[in-house]
Amino acid sequence: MTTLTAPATTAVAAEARAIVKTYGRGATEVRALDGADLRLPVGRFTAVMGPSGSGKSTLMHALAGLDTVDSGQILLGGTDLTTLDEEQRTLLRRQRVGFVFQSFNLVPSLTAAENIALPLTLAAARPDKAWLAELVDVVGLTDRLGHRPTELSGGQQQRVAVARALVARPDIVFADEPTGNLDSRAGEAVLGLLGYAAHDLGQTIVMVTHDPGAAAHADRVVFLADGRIVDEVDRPGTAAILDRMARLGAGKE
Ligand SMILES: Nc1ncnc2c1ncn2[C@@H]1O[C@H](COP(=O)(O)OP(=O)(O)OP(=O)(O)O)[C@@H](O)[C@H]1O
Repeated sequence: MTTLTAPATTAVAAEARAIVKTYGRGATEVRALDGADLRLPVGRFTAVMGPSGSGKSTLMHALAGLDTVDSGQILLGGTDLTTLDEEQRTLLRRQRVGFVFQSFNLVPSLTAAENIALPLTLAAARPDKAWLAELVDVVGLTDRLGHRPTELSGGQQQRVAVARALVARPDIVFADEPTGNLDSRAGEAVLGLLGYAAHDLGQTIVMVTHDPGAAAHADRVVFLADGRIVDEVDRPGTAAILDRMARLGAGKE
């Protein structure tokens, strides 16, 4: 059997242990996660792929503390999320998790600069000005800081969202189809930033994607099928990803 876990010496940012999540009851019950195990090492960029309905969103929501599970453990920076109530999970999420969504999810009335700083504003934390300036520079938005989201292209909006996700230096950043609404050039820029965040800033990144080309930017791709991690590959090319997806039956979709 292949080992699906990182070496024991690697620091782990988040971990799912045998998590089970069902929706509905009786005849309509769906087992979205069926004993999923996943370790996310610190400073790595992991992509999660799998056929539609395999449990990718459910797994990400569980790891991020957005949703509860029926059984198993979810560790985020050493804290077991399954022991926390909703309020405690919300607090932990605010302190330790960053999100990037397919639809950008910026606040329309705020400028790019205000959107980037929002996690700090919400936490009443004082911004580290040097860090803010570095982030703005990295995402290439120095001359767009006063613009509102409607005055920015999709690619620029998503770069604001990436900066916002990183600003509070969370334990982990979850990106849900971050390139799904972008053309390939803007998508490449966002993927480059996520890679930079992992490799140069030491940030842990998890990205759900349907796009093998996007997944090929990751250090590791894990494959879900029927609510479990069934395969993984390090630094794969697009062809290797397509091959593994085809083996999972995703090619039939
Ligand atoms: N709120 C819900 N109520 C009932 N069933 C749900 C709910 N959310 C998800 N499911 C079911 O759980 C399973 C896993 O769904 P999930 O959204 O995690 O899959 P996914 O791999 O992210 O799919 P996709 O790639 O299509 O977004 C699916 O069978 C789905 O229909």
